[in-house]
Amino acid sequence: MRVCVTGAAGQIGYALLPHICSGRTFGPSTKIILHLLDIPRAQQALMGVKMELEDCGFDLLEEVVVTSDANVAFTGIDACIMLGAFPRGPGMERKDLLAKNCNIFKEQGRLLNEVASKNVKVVVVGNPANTNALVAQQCAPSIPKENFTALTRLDHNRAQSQIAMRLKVPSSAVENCTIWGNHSSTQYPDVSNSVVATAQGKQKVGDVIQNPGYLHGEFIKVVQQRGAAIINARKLSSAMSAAKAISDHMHDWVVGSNGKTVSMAVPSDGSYGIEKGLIYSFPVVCSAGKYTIVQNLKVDQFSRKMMDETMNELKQERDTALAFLNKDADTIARSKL
Ligand SMILES: NC(=O)c1ccc[n+]([C@@H]2O[C@H](COP(=O)([O-])OP(=O)(O)OC[C@H]3O[C@@H](n4cnc5c(N)ncnc54)[C@H](O)[C@@H]3O)[C@@H](O)[C@H]2O)c1
Ligand SMILES: O=C(O)C[C@H](O)C(=O)O
Repeated sequence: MRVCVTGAAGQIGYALLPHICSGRTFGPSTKIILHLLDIPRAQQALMGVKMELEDCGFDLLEEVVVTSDANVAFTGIDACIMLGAFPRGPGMERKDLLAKNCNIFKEQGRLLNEVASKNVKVVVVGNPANTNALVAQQCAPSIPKENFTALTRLDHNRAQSQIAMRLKVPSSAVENCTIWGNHSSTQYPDVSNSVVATAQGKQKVGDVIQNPGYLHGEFIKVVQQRGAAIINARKLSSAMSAAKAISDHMHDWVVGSNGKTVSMAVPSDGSYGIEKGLIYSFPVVCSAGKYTIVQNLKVDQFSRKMMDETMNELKQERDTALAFLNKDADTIARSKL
């Protein structure tokens, strides 16, 4: 597999590459050719990363291409992990990055369209991830729309771990958490369909915790604000946990989720009344390289309100991003007059 990582010289890149090269991400027998892209001034650091990869001696790693040319980086790739963007700092919301990052995804979407494999699977991580994925998708009309996804698996893992820590069970004992909507502070972490493996068998999380005030209040806030809490503590955004989540996302999409429900931000097909086309996080199961949105989950009034609120934020982000794109198109058209 040819796997491109953009922004590979950054902090997530450094934490992610060992997952990819050790077989954790794409399976233990999939040989990997890495295409590492970063901007010109990061090339020296990227060469250092390449040297370290060589020193690791990963059996699955066949070749490492290091470049600042997106044309080279995207040629013939089967998977694209898009980290390359400005991260947010203290006091910023992820959508504050839209103006800065929209242009990167526009240009890179256009190039993916031209030179990547037509089956390339894309996960956008750079924030605001959902809307950046939409921008790249819109600029890559020859690649199937469903191949563009954004990362909400980190939020999913955070939600699962919060419940597990409260119940003093391993994280893997908690199943069917869902992140609905945007990778932002409006996201809706929902455990109304979650179960936990106990000595008595699988029980509903709501029955074991029996504290709706916590599940509708503090739990949701902690997950929504976890990224900001990490920035405040580290003065840098999450990287180790983001890398693990990216690996989980790609693993499940390519290799299969083994019947498990996981969260992925994918183009809405109108399921659950979510406006078609938005890159919205849904509960999905994956097999044979495809994801399917889980249908017929019960949505109560509380959930409906939360799901709509995060959808409305995504609609606003989309409109702002499309206005940027159209403004650019106008400027280009005017400059040709
Ligand atoms: N969706 C999520 O769950 C999630 C989680 C953590 C971080 N993030 C986001 O991921 C992104 C990367 O985070 P990081 O901590 O690795 O940041 P970082 O600043 O350490 O690394 C980003 C890298 O991208 C490079 N870059 C910038 N513009 C580029 C371009 N046009 N082409 C290629 N490379 C480019 C930079 O040179 C840098 O090396 C940020 O936007 C961050 O907010 C998302
Ligand atoms: O919060 C951020 O900006 C980084 C990342 O999106 C996260 O959720 O940790």
